[in-house]
Amino acid sequence: MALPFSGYAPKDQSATGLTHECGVFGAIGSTEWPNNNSEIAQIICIGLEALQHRGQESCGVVTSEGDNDFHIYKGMGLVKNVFNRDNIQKLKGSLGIGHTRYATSAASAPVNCQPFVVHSMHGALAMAHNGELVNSSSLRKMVLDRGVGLSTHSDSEIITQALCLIPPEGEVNGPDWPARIRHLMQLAPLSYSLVLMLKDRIYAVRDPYGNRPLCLGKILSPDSNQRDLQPEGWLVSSESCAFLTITRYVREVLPGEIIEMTRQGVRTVDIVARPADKRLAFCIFEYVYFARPNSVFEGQEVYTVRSHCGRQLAIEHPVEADIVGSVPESGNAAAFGYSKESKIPMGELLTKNTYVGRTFIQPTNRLRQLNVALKFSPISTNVRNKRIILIDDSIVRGNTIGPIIKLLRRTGAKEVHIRVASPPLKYPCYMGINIPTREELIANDLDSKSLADKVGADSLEYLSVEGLVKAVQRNIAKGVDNGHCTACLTGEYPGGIPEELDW
Ligand SMILES: O=P(O)(O)OC[C@H]1O[C@H](OP(=O)(O)OP(=O)(O)O)[C@H](O)[C@@H]1O
Ligand SMILES: NC(=O)CC[C@H](N)C(=O)O
Ligand code: SF4
Ligand SMILES: [Mg+2]
Repeated sequence: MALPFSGYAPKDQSATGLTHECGVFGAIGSTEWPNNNSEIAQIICIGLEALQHRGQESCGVVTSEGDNDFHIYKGMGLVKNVFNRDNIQKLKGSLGIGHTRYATSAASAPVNCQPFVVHSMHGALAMAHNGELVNSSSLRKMVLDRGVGLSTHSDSEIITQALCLIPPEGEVNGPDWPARIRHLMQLAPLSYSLVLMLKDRIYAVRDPYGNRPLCLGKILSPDSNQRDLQPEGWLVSSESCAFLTITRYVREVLPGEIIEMTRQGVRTVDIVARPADKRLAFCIFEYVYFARPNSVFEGQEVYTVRSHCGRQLAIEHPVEADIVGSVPESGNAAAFGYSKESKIPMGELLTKNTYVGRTFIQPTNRLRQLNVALKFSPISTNVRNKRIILIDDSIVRGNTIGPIIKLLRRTGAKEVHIRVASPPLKYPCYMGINIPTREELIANDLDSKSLADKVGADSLEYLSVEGLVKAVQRNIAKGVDNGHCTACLTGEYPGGIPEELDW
């Protein structure tokens, strides 16, 4: 099966984990208009920093003062490196949108930085996208067939161009943006969470499968403690962790929902249905690994779900030991749950050096180990002479766990039992996550027993798919429609088998 637009960058053999998706953020003020200061841009930059874990390759902000002369600033790198007082001050306006990117389609290069801005016959349009279009090749062809030129290989640019198309039912009194968005949603089933900005409004859109997250927030007056006061503005964000102090979580954008945000407030314009035979497919890996632990999806905090995964893991795979610990950071909550359920005390086994990011050293085995040793240091008080249960949220290529076990053994661990708070990853994702090829996924090569032998663990066990789904669904209110994508674990793709979807 050919992957669209893959292979731009050489494979990073020293990589660990799943590479993240993107973060989108939008803000609109409801007080003074036009507002020619840069407070909205500052709120967006703070929001993007809180979403930085979702993408670190590039970022950008586009603002509007209520007209079609958008202010745009984008660049490669982290939010704190791209934005400074000078360039933020130029981003004046009463509304704006922002993006932080991890590339899935098209290279990680300045030309593909988002938000994308196009000038349609009805004014400027800015767009930021989290996700990946499963049928981007046929959509690209459709757009090109209409005589439109594209300037990048990005699937997100196709979205902006498709929005410039007049919908099939035509337009009578100027542009009908909701109809254009509906048309796009019919053309592109998944996956996307979008923020679109016109001169005086923002649209927040989530695909009908609800594959990628998106939620609404509001801006409160900093001087007021009264929560029911009229908000000073509205926000939209990939995750609720981006709402801080003067901003507050309101609710999730529903699967298929189109929300219009104006100076007057927010309203649902439409909810586009998915095909009757298809289930909701919110990405289960948001719970396992991607999202910040304090984010809220489907009415539950991610931390709680992760700790239930740990509890379930203890039920499915108990083992006698002296101490339970985690591979920081995203294994922490599951270790807490495992410890609670097993009644084996929890302790810090490894401390993580926060300043070590991705390293670009040669990926030989020796250097990979050095890399892990630089990232994690064992705490010998908790490790020496102990029978250890070490919890990680996921094993992807298997680059992390082996060198960590060696470190623990060298520090005097008596036994090391690995427990993984998600099932074996076996299939690629085509919905906005860069999962390595099947060959690179260690679970396709080795079962848990062989992997334990290879990495030098006394035992190694994964959470079952049923156990993960149970942990995710246990606190979702009864009667609330929900459904989760588990395609990378089961090979069951929410929109159908890949070939049907033009993959
Ligand atoms: O099997 P591998 O390919 O080595 O990848 C698995 C590891 O990668 C991720 O951690 P990462 O260090 O990326 O981030 P974290 O700090 O959020 O846990 C994940 O939590 C695992 O620990
Ligand atoms: N990770 C993402 O959500 C990426 C969005 C889009 N597909 C891009 O590559 O820019
Ligand atoms: S395939 Fe896996 S990573 Fe991709 S959307 Fe589905 S659950 Fe998420
Ligand atoms: Mg980790």
